[in-house]
Amino acid sequence: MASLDFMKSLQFAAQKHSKQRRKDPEGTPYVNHVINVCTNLVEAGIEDEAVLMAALLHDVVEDTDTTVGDVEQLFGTDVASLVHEVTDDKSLEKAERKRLQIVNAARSTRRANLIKLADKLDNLRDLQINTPHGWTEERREEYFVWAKQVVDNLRGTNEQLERELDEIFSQRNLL
Ligand SMILES: Nc1nc2c(ncn2[C@@H]2O[C@H](COP(=O)(O)OP(=O)(O)O)[C@@H](OP(=O)(O)OP(=O)(O)O)[C@H]2O)c(=O)[nH]1
Ligand SMILES: [Mn+2]
Repeated sequence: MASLDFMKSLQFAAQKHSKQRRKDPEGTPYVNHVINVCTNLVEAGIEDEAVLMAALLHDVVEDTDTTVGDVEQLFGTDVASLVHEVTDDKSLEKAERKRLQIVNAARSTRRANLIKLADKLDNLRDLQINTPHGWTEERREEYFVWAKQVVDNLRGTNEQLERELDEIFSQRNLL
């Protein structure tokens, strides 16, 4: 059964992302993405509740007014440090952020890496179907190539997630 802590993290993510939409043509509510990331982890057999809660909260610091301190107060240090690990520093240039994701993939904790794999899996599944609003075909192609570099540094984390990602990469002739 879902715990109250788990439901509170879903409720918090839904509130914080309530005015945000994905960049797909339908403008899917942003919260659908974080639910998909969490579902990817459950499907891969992950039962670690802090990891599942951090998956639901993985974009609240990066993309809303929430701080890591807020997450810590509400959900504790374990969840907050996982969210911190999967949060890009938005004060950096985009190219630097992209480079750091590749570098940091190799040195973050296994639990944070699970969330990173599940996040990439959802974004790539989406990119297989849609070109996000405002993206060129080239930018879409580049995302697959960059995501493969990130995922290559996350290998050995979870067989099922990596297998599903590899199916996508092989369809794109990147394997
Ligand atoms: N595929 C896809 N992505 C969308 C969509 N709407 C929003 N995004 C978000 O866009 C980000 C990927 O686009 P980028 O060009 O790398 O980043 P940007 O948003 O900062 O410009 C992802 O952020 P992220 O979750 O932080 O992931 P990542 O950048 O760490 O991979 C993804 O969640 C959509 O409809 N499809
Ligand atoms: Mn995400």
